[in-house]
Amino acid sequence: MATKVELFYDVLSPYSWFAFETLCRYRGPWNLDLYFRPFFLGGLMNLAGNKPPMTVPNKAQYMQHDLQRGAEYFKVPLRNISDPVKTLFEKGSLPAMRFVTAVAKEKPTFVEEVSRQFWWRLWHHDEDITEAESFKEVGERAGLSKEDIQQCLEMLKTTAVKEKLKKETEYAYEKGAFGSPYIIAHANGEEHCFFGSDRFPILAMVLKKKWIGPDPLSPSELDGSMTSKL
Ligand SMILES: N[C@@H](CCC(=O)N[C@@H](CS)C(=O)NCC(=O)O)C(=O)O
Repeated sequence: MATKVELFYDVLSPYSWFAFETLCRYRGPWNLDLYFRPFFLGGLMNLAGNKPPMTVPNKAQYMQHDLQRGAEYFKVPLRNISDPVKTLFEKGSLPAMRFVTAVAKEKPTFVEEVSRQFWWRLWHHDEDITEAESFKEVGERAGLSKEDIQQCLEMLKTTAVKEKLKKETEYAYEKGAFGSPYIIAHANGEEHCFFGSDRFPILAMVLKKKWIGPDPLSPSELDGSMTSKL
């Protein structure tokens, strides 16, 4: 039987990109029933009384290096952005996450690729993710039709979409989330919650699966599990 795993994420979060791609790669090998649950990290931070790591100078400096190491390790094409203050704090991700939420309502099979394209746009190309034109490009790259993109653009201003994103964020908070990514794995009749992209060996232990590094189809000798079966 497939294992239900829920991934709560915001595309503003670079660590969430690592977790997202890793879970997508393990979907087959671990027989995961993977649920994408887009939420709004800014709202979650407020609910949880947390603050973004980038606001702590030493953490911000650490992250600059850690994200580059993470990109190499996870084989995710993430690059540091040129103006983090403007991009992460002034512009933020609310409209983008509303767009993802609209896609989740209207064209749920496209949520995965739309989310990925937002990460590519922000965390590889260092491009805007707040304007309607940006959403159009993301939608096109993800394979949505022009009509669907237009519908999602109209929907992102509706109360239904705003409320849905708010509810998802509140739900994540109620489940103990305080940052992104947040993973809930359903196994042995329990919910197992994880924060971060660095918990996969422990998730594997809980699921009684084999962790062979971030890319199970092409494991590295350095992951130490070359001879093991999944
Ligand atoms: N150690 C985690 C860090 C993840 C992380 O820092 N996520 C940020 C968003 S990019 C966050 O929500 N942080 C909240 C916190 O650190 O309390 C990992 O490697 O994935």
